Amino acid sequence: MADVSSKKIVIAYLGPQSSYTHQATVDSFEESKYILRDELSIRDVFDAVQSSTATFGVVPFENSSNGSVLYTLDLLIDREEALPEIHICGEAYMDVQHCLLGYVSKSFSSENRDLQSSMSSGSATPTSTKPFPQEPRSKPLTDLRHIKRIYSHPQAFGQCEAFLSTYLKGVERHEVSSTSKAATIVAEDKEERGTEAAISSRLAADVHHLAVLAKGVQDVEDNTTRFLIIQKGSVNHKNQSLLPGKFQILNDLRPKRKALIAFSINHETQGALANALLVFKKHALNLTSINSRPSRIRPWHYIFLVEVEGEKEFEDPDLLHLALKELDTVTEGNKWLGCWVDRFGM
Ligand SMILES: O=C(O)C(=O)Cc1ccccc1
Repeated sequence: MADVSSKKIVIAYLGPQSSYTHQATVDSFEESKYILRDELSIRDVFDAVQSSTATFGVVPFENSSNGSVLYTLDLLIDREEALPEIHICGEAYMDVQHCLLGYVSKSFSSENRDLQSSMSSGSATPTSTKPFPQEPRSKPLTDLRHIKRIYSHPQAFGQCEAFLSTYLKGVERHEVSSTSKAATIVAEDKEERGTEAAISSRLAADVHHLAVLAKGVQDVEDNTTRFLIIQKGSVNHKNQSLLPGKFQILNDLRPKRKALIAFSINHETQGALANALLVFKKHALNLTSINSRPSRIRPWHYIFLVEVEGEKEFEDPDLLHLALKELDTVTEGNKWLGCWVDRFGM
């Protein structure tokens, strides 16, 4: 449990307010006990934690239908060594139902509500690369022909492909730092008023006084995003006691733990990647995902990020230490990025 002094504890999150990350932060940290502070970018959240202007940070990490958030992976890898003390100390899952937000077309009246059916056949156009495109799950609630530009976070665009390619095919897309930033831009851009739209949350529609032009526009019904909580220093750091009880790894009775480790290998050594992965097997650390990012030192050379699950292995620092020592012998370099309580399904 966070104590009374935790009133001063600052949690930095990817904002502005009403982003999905904000909602995950509110679900994780009671607003009466913590100061929740919005940041403009994922980088700003990491910087705030590294510079100790915030004790914890919350960032999007992975989506069940669209995969990893590359910005977050790159910041965790920290090629420039500007964020050396950042460690993951928790995770939170959130169901994400996207909406298309904007303004109802002035020409859309009760007489022409049937327009929607003529706007589109309601099915995505087959192409040679995608002969059987996915059908959109929902229909627009209003005419969308006035929309000339759509704003959102790249992750959200990736999660709404079927709807966008069916009902807003060819409309200019602008990637911005978050879904709530997208809603802010649409709400503020008076010049373009009416012709811009954002993929954002239902909450953002209320906060920014925008109309919901379509609901549930993501490709799959079960669309979950995983967020990471980051701190400065590793798991034994005093900060742990400042986390809400459900994230405290040392107190939590649930057996399952997760960890993330980054490593690089010598690409010229045959079997180098397989040898690195074998270390996890040998130490009973179940590999659950592997991501790779370009090293940016040599083209076609990569840094790998593996996520592992375990139980008793995480309670015995000697066992972990042994595994990491062995990893040293088969990798060019590796970095322990933290371990945390598995909160899937909680
Ligand atoms: O938090 C947000 O609003 C973001 O823009 C990141 C994001 C994007 C899509 C799904 C979940 C989080």
